[in-house]
Amino acid sequence: MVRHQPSLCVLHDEGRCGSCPHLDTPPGDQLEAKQARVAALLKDYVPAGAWQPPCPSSPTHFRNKAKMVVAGTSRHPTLGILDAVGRGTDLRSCPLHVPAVRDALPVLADLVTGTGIAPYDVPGRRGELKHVLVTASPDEDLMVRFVLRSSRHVSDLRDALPDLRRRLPQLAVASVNIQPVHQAVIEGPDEIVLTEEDRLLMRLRLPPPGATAAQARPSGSDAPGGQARPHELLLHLPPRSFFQTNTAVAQTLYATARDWAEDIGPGGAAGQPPARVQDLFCGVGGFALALAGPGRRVQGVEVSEAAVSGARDSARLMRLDPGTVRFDSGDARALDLLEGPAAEGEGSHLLVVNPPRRGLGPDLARRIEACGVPRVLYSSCSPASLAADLGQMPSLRVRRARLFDMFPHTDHAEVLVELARTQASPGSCPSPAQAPSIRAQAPSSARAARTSSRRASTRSSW
Ligand SMILES: C[S@@+](CC[C@H](N)C(=O)[O-])C[C@H]1O[C@@H](n2cnc3c(N)ncnc32)[C@H](O)[C@@H]1O
Repeated sequence: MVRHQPSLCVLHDEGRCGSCPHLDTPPGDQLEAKQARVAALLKDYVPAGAWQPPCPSSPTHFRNKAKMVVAGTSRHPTLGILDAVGRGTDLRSCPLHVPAVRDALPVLADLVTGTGIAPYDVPGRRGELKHVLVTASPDEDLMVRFVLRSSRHVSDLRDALPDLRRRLPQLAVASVNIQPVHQAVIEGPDEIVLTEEDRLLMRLRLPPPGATAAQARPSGSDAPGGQARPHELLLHLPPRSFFQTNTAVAQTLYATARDWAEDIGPGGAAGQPPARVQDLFCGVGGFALALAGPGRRVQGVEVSEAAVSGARDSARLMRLDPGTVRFDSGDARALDLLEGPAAEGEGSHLLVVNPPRRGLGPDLARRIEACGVPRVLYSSCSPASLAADLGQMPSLRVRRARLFDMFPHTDHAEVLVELARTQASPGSCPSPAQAPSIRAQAPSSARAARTSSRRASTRSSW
């Protein structure tokens, strides 16, 4: 193989880690190839002229999160991945982690040795410590989570906390997750927080409005348009909540969504801003909070109650009006999006969706097609799912699209598209008086039992 750049990772060179299949390709070539692949996959839905310049990532030190399998012995632990026969490969030197994560990993390996907690041996089904999960905020504060097979060693970790804090002064949140089951799922439902803080503050600095359109680099303090103050998003991240892994690219993603929502182009001209935003699969509220604005009604819907509670705290911290910004826990797939024509003077309605990898699925996509919403921002981490979903929404056409290189050195891509309705939807929508903005589905559905407890919190005439 012809190498185009100095080696970034010895584990890759030695074939011991296959996480970065394109590491040997120069970043610019990788991005060009990814853009071409994604454009080809979406060619039936995204006109060539709709693509905006892709948002690149730094090639190294961009991952804010390490999900390390703990293996080996407590005296000589490995933090990383397992090989084909279940032995640990240590990834402490992985060049993708942000410095705060990279620097914490050796300290956490020492803690394993100091406490003597036996790493879980997958082939032998013995031992206790399964994973160490580390997240770093942009301010370099840390959340560290230990995934244990049982609660047997919780007190040992609690006792080790003062020393850990001494060695990692940036430690904000430490917790234990109990995963008793022998399966590939990383975490279980029970979380025991060991620190007073139970959420990590992710302070995102978005480039000012209009700056994303011309931006060729992910956002940061060097964002163009220096006269405007960067727009800060204060996101509270509890354990067991999703967060985009590449903070710098996520900042540009949220800022681009904000600018497209406002219809801000490179010249800064504003079009019709939405009076109302609904963010489905909202997580801790990145899109919803980036799109909040004076007088605009914003609603986030998310299945994880922990994430919803983080989003609500964020809205408070950002001093957003609880009368106009709200977060509800519920199953977005089990909701009817029965949105009638905008009420007199209400202005337009914007739907934001950012589903997990499997996408919206035909059922939710068809309901979005039928509900009459005039504009949708769809952020997808799976262009193949996005293509399938777009096929179910023929009345909604792609106006703008952009690739965000959230996962460099891999084939994975984040894509944001703006969809605008080009014709009346085939289904008729009840008027707002007949239907709440998000209404529970008819109870005859098979999901009724599964979702009934969640409905109370999402049923709303708000
Ligand atoms: C790709 S993440 C996006 C999170 C958020 N938009 C962000 O930018 O961080 C998908 C989110 O969907 C949530 N989720 C998964 N299934 C869901 C469902 N059926 N209803 C509502 N939320 C769901 C997950 O918990 C996760 O937070």
